[in-house]
Amino acid sequence: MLGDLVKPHRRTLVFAGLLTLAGSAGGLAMPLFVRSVIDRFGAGESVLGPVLLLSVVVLLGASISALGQFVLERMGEGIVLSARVRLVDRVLRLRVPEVDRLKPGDLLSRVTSDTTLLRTVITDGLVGAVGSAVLFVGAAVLMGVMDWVLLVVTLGVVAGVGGLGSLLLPRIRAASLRAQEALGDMGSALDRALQAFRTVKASGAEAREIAVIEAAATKARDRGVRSSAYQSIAGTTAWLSVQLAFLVVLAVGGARVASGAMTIATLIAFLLYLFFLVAPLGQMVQAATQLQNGLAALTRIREIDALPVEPAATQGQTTGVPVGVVFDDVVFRYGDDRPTVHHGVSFEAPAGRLSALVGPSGAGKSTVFGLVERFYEPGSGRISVGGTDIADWHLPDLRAAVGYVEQDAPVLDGTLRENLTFAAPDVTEEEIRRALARTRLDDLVDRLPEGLETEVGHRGILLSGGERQRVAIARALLRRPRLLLLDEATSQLDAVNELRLREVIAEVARETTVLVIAHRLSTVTGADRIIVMEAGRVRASGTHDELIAEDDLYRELAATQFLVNS
Ligand SMILES: Nc1ncnc2c1ncn2[C@@H]1O[C@H](COP(=O)(O)OP(=O)(O)OP(=O)(O)O)[C@@H](O)[C@H]1O
Repeated sequence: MLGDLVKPHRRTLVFAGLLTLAGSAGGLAMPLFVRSVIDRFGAGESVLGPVLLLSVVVLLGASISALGQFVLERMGEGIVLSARVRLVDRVLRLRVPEVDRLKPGDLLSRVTSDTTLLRTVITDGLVGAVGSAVLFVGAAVLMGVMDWVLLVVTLGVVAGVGGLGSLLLPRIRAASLRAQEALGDMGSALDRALQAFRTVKASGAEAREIAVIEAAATKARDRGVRSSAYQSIAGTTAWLSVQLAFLVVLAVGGARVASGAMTIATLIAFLLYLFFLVAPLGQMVQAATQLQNGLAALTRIREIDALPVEPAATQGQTTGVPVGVVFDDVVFRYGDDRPTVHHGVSFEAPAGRLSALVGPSGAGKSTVFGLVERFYEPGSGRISVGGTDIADWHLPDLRAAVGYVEQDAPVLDGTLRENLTFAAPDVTEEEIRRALARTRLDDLVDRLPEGLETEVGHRGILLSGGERQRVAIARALLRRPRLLLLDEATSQLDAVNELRLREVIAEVARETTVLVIAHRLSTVTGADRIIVMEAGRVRASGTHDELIAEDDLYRELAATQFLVNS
């Protein structure tokens, strides 16, 4: 995948490599000039010319190197941008079960922290690797031209020590991967505490949550330290190999000078080149270790890349007549290691009517909605919407036809207008006005200082529970759904809000099919059909009066909610 990311930029890479090569030429020429200066000294000639020339060459070389560096860094930023864009695109198209499993905090850390690590790797690692490889090869070639025997000796020593150091690379990668995983855990822990911020405070659990996050952070530190330890050992081997090579070259070269196989000026120039190798070699080791970190980050990014995603969704309003839903012997569980939630659920919510799902908590009512929206796939049985199996619907069309009002947090951070037009950005002012009137929100908008442009706060916190719910209904309605799924909030609404909700549901049911999960029977006693669920099965269905007469559980629910005398 690193290859995939770099591939579109290979021309830039070659261009930057050439610039670096040209830039390094100045530096590389220095020992040769030194040799000629020493030779001139020996011959008693003036050295002013070579020194001036050298100054110009070095200055020019430095400018070209800087340009090459910039080109590479810019390419690195470009690569990181495409990695981020691609990752975000994947994350938002993931299927619901994957996101249930992965935890938002960990996903967040992959998009932010792992791509940032990738950036360091590409800008430092790749940039360093290209520059230093050019310098290294250049120096080696010139050394070979001067004295190939000494070059072989040098490379032998460097390769021997470097080879030992490279044994550490897999350990660096493993340690880095674990450090990034710990960061992901820290993200998840922080996310958990922030999601339930009020509960954390009300429970006086701040210290405990801080301790959990701190533990994850400490783990990340420990693993980071371990990776650093390996990295510093690997870094030292580069330095050590050059020192050793220096001693060996001094001994072998000294012998060759003594035997007349080379001049002393050449030996000095050669030794200078040797020190030229220190910087690129160190940088190459640094790049190799960085690359291990980058590969760890890539592993985590690639995990997301490998997950299945959904087809691109469509936005905007739908057209078409109201459609009904039929569940036929649906069996479902949330995962292979989870208990069965639906044990053969069958019911029908007829088109154009108001139907309600009622039953004790945990009966599997909200799961029905998750299945209709195809957030999850049933194990067996058939679900059809508008007479067509939902598996045969094009998923974006299905989602466009079905309006869904979630139970929790159905409002997003942003203005009221953004929330209303979230699913259908092109609606007209007139349509917004009508939707507000139908959801009894027109008073609210009139009261708000900035009307539709008022910010509703994180999760719509500046609105009351009833208002949030009606905003969510208005949003769903603006898309003109052919079927509206409404998961009524469990929180107790006050009498005024409850009455409004009842009016709104009755009004919406006049224009489309409505299936509502009701926690308060009072909101649905007038429904055309009430479906009573218990422990993953449908035990009865009918009108309020029929169920009062026939179903014990319904009668009990009604009795506890003071709707009839038991
Ligand atoms: N995303 C999920 N992953 C795993 N299990 C889940 C998930 N959502 C719900 N469940 C489990 O499925 C069962 C049925 O949940 P569901 O939300 O459908 O019930 P419900 O009838 O809507 O309850 P309530 O009235 O309390 O909202 C519960 O035992 C719940 O723990």
